[in-house]
Amino acid sequence: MADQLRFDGKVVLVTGAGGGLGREYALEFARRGASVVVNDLGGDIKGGGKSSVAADKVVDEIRKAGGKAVANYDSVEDGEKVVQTALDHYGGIDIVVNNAGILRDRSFLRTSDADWDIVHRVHLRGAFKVTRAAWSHMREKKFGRVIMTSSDAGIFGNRGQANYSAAKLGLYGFSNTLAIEGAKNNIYCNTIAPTAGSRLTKTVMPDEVINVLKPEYVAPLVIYLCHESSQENGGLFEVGGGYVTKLRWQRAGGAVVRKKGVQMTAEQVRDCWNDIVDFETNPDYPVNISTDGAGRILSIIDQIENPEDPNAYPNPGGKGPEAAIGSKMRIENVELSTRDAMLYALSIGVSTTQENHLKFAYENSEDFSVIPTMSVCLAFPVMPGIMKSDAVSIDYTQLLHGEQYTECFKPLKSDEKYSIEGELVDVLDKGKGAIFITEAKMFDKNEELVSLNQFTTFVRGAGGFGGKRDSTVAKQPLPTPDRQPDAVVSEKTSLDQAALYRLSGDYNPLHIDPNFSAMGGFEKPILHGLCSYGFAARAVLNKFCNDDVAKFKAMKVRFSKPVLPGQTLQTEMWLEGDKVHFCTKIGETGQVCLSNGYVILNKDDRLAKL
Ligand SMILES: CCCCCCC[C@@H](O)CC(=O)SCCNC(=O)CCNC(=O)[C@H](O)C(C)(C)COP(=O)(O)OP(=O)(O)OC[C@H]1O[C@@H](n2cnc3c(N)ncnc32)[C@H](O)[C@@H]1OP(=O)(O)O
Repeated sequence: MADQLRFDGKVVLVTGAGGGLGREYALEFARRGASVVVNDLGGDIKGGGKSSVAADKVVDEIRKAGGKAVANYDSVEDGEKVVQTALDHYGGIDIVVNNAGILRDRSFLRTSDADWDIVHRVHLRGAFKVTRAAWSHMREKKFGRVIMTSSDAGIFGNRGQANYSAAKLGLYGFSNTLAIEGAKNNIYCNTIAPTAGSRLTKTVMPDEVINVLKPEYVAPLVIYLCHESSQENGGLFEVGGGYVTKLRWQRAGGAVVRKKGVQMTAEQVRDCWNDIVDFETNPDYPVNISTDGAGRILSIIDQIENPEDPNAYPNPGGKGPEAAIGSKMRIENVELSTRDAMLYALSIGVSTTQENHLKFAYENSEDFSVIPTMSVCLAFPVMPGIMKSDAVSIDYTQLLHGEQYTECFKPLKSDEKYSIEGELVDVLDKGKGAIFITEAKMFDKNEELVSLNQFTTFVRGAGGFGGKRDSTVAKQPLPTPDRQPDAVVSEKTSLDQAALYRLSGDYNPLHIDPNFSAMGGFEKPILHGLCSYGFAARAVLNKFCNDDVAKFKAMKVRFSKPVLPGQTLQTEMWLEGDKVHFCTKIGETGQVCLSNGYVILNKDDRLAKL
């Protein structure tokens, strides 16, 4: 068959494959060219006993038909050993079908701790152990397909199966998160709730029903979901007897019970009950924790607090993230200590190995100066403040610094207090991402403007809300000249550069916590955009301002590629009129990490003399 879904070269692990559904999956994958690990502990359906017979029989069957298979007899609770069999025999693992399971059906009152625990251990913990052992191998290959086996008993509940229902719906929750975490690496995870005749269902279904619920009516769905051509991810499917259907959540229109300034009571909940359970008037189909979960609640809170807003709930669907444009916050008494100024200087590469270091790193230096881009650190806290408020909901693992603009109106002075006024000035929809532009003005104690910063934040995956693509308020980066640079500065960052820079105020775990950066799709924590920004600012200051901070008027750049701590930043600069155009490359890879940058030099004598 020309268009057959083939699995040649793929390694498939099916747990509980000694009979029933698992056996059928194993046979079908092998028929389609896969190398199959047939895992079965050979126990009874209650989790007792152990034998190699069941798995061996299936392996024989596959091999006799010309297929490739190997047996594994470990419990799924020993997930590493199960996966090791795939690695030892076939050198990798591409697909995991979590199918193994047992039953300990009892009425709830008679369910013992042991009944509860063993069912959870085999279904939920077993799937966790096996999938975790396979995960890093799939990530490396940037391919993986995982199936979780849930059950109608979990989705709807079933008498006598409290332990089993809880574990089975747990697998769906587990799959939902794996679907999110795996997507970047082309690892897709789906959940099936099969109805089929098997050792487990034989105990609860009559023979005539079992006979028409053949495993071969379930396997085709599993085969399709596991094929590289399938883009389905995070789905939940009922399948049985030849019928396949996808399930989703539906949420009732609900009711805003609370009113601004009034205590919320149980009686109000009672009085709103018909709306709370009304699926007819204004239902929706939530899929995403940020936009449909916490984000929606935040938008409703906004409506409660601002009842005059024309986009009032219950029509939050009409309200995109643009609704937050204009959100403001002000922070008073932000101190710029001399110590912080020196720490900032060190964190953007000032070093005692440089001639000019005393000016920025020694408080007793007669021309002690604060590097002008340090205003980004003082202004930074308004950004999360504003982006958290109102209708904006953000998946922080997907957030990257996109661009930065800094304009200086007066040189920064240490041991001074400033106030910062932030405003969300624009939100853009770039399809694959959303962009939030925050402006932060910094004032001194006389309320005179000292600096203006424009932070552009790119949130991957948050686009597609139907917003505008371009901004009229954003400062635009400018192309660099097409000629040899007038100056080049190359500096190697330290392996601890991000660990150091974060002490200047951006504590985003993306830059230090490997678990967090992995969730963002990075192999290691990446360097702060604003740290590279500081390196580039220093390069221009040094080459074109003679390290005189008063000559530095404004700077703009786009962060176009992530930088890893330890990499070299090579800044190429071109002087054109009052502008120094620049771009920064990663020395080790040649990739441009800061693109279309420029610094405007100050020709204003008034500022230079301040
Ligand atoms: C609430 C707390 C707030 C805290 C904020 C800051 C916290 C910090 O701790 C975070 C950081 O420092 S992260 C480190 C620094 N930043 C980076 O490393 C990002 C590097 N850039 C990228 O990876 C890609 O540009 C990427 C991934 C951003 C985009 O690349 P692609 O997805 O390939 O996009 P592409 O197809 O090239 O373009 C799509 C549209 O988006 C515009 N665009 C691209 N890069 C942009 C960027 N960096 N900034 C702004 N816009 C950008 C493109 O122009 C395009 O738009 P259009 O089609 O309309 O022209």
